[in-house]
Amino acid sequence: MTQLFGDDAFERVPRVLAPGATWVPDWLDVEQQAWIVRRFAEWADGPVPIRHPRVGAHEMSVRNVCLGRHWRPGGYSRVADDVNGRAVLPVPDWLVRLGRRAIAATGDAETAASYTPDAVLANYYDLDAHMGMHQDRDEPSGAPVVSISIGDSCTFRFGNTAGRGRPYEDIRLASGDLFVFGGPARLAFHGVVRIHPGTAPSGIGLASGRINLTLRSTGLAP
Ligand SMILES: O=C(O)CCC(=O)C(=O)O
Ligand SMILES: [Fe+2]
Repeated sequence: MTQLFGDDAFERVPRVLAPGATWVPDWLDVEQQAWIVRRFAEWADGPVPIRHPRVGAHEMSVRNVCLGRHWRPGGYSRVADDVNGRAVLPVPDWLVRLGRRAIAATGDAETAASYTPDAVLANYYDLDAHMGMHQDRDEPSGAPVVSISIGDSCTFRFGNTAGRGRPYEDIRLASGDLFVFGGPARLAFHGVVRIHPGTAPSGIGLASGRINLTLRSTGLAP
């Protein structure tokens, strides 16, 4: 519930949480969010359908579908040999442009100009899903990761580069928010603690749950 003088009114302004880690609330408008919801539904259909990635015998609670390169915990592959052996859809030009605009929004015009994500991980969290503290370290390049949130808000935990524990900060990532981790924050541990039901804005076409896109410029050979 939004209150006139609630904490949200003061917290939802662009902020650098740590050098290299920038949060830009309300970066995308409702129309742009609705566009992403519709595209996500297409991606989820395949050629490599959305699935719960597995870590050994453990199935992650989040559902994931990829663009550009297929990802599974531990690395990328050209084809989804853990699903159906097919290649994923390419990264569309509009997402490359969005990635550049995202980096530019953090004030780094030089990195923005050449930023070319070659992998996008598109995640769907139902109300019970979460993601444990981890580093995004399957990409040899040091290029920033661009994260876009759509739908129900979540408690996002942003930690440090040394380990899963404290110090960390919990922030509320809401629909349309941008988060970028690059530079000294590129290997910071982070995770999604919980999803907050019923918090998505109306008009985006997502009744329940949360979509998160992470754009990555992997530095892997084409
Ligand atoms: O859902 C999020 O906000 C973070 C997702 C994430 O950390 C990942 O896909 O590696
Ligand atoms: Fe991550």
